[in-house]
Amino acid sequence: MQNTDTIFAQPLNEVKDFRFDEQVADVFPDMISRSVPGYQSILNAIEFLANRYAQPNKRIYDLGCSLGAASLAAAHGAQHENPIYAIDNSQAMLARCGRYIRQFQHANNIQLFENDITQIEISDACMVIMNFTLQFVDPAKRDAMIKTIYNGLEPGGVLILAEKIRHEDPQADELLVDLHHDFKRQNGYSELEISQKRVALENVMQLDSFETHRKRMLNAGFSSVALIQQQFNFCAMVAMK
Ligand SMILES: C[S@@+](CC[C@H](N)C(=O)[O-])C[C@H]1O[C@@H](n2cnc3c(N)ncnc32)[C@H](O)[C@@H]1O
Ligand SMILES: O=C(O)C(=O)C[C@]1(C(=O)O)C=C[C@@H](O)C=C1
Repeated sequence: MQNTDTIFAQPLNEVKDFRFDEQVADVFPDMISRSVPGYQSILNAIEFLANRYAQPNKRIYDLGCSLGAASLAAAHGAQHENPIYAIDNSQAMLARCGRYIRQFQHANNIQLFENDITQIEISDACMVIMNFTLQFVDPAKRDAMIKTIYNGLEPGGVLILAEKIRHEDPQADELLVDLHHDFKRQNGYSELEISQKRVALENVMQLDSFETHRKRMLNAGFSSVALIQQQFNFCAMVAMK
């Protein structure tokens, strides 16, 4: 059964910085599906892309795997029983991820690692997935993170990067943010929940624009970047080596 996210439903004396702790991990499927427009269709796209880009005997990495939804999508799409390295630094998430993925076919291909993704080595990869994770990485470490991914990919490999973005034009940004809040309201979040979560995320989730992401990936060496989906201020990109 899926637990409902009520983390920000009551007035808090002090809104602490958002963390992927037990409380968040317990409600995560409900939280992410009610908070991220287009989340399910990005998972579908990951399945299609795995089908297209998984190369025999090459690895798939899922960086910031949470409960393993993107790993499972990749496992379903990939044709070659590719090893999938699912990595997260939240112990609370990984413990639940292990229990959750076991229920599905192809879960045997998925190995879990508790690590800081800015510290890992990447090699022999045909596909790297960052599904709403780079936004939580210190901005000063993002260039190096993308370069590490590029270096670890085989020729013909891809990075799938989904992110909440900011628009460079303030008027356009305001519209995208407002539409996202409409989406949250429609999914049952109150004004209090929306505003307290916004405060909680302020220091821990620093957003880049699409242009910044694109330039960063091209500077790292990727030959081409495609925007495959955007709904309000949430988008998915594919960078090709
Ligand atoms: C929004 S969630 C990702 C959702 C998930 N990819 C999915 O498709 O359902 C972000 C995840 O990134 C993890 N994370 C954030 N920074 C990290 C880091 N430096 N190293 C490893 N994991 C990190 C968090 O613990 C959290 O589980
Ligand atoms: O921007 C928001 O309000 C969000 O809730 C977004 C977001 C995300 O993009 O990862 C933030 C934290 C949770 O992991 C789920 C969704």
